[in-house]
Amino acid sequence: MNICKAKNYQDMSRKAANIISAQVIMKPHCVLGLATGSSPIGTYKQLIEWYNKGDLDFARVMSINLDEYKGLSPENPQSYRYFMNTNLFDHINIDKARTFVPNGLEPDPEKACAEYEEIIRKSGGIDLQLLGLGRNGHIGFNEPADAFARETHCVNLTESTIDANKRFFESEDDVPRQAYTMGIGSIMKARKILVVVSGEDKADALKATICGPITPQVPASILQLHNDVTIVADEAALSKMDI
Ligand SMILES: O=P(O)(O)OC[C@H]1O[C@](O)(CO)[C@@H](O)[C@@H]1O
Repeated sequence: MNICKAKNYQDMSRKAANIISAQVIMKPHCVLGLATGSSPIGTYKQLIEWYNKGDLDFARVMSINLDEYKGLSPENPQSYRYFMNTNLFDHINIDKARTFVPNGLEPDPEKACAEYEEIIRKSGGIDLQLLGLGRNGHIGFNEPADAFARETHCVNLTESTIDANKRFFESEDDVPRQAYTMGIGSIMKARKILVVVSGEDKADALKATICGPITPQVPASILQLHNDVTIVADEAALSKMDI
């Protein structure tokens, strides 16, 4: 694992955006695996800034997002499709028809997940997967569990994740209890993985991810087995480690 120490959230975001830019410049028709949550917002802002300066062209890029709340429509401001449109896609020249997020409105989990795996398979594989890290070590919505889930599946969100994400909803009761997420197997197939981590509340999860045993109780710990992972973390997130 390549650990890159950033001073703060802004520095982390710029470093991560540099890595994504390099990917897009080197392979203009690349497949980007994208993430939601507060961790990547600064990275997306930076990419938009460089796009506006004429440094980046997303016309041939395809994107595949990690996850979506089950039951939320693309127009729902809390949906991850809405998040991606407003935080990135609406501001760059990506072809929206080539941006994919699991279909939160598909009530049949088997159908929703099989369709999404087919999209990943047909894409030819994700070149660079961007990830945030949950406070409990989750990646995508792969929550701590007894076994690693391989493919896209439907999950019941844990109390910790519902608590962490309630800030985006009017009340905790409005947070959906289920989501569709790419599995650990789908994530691990990406050619390169980039993880952005900021803040002291992630320090324990980050330490367990990097130094702990590989266990489905800390889903991100599986990344130790991937051969091309870069973690860009700020000083606060690295505060429990000697790095
Ligand atoms: O970046 P945040 O908001 O701390 O969330 C961490 C992770 O949890 C999620 O919100 C759930 O998948 C991801 O989107 C994110 O990468």
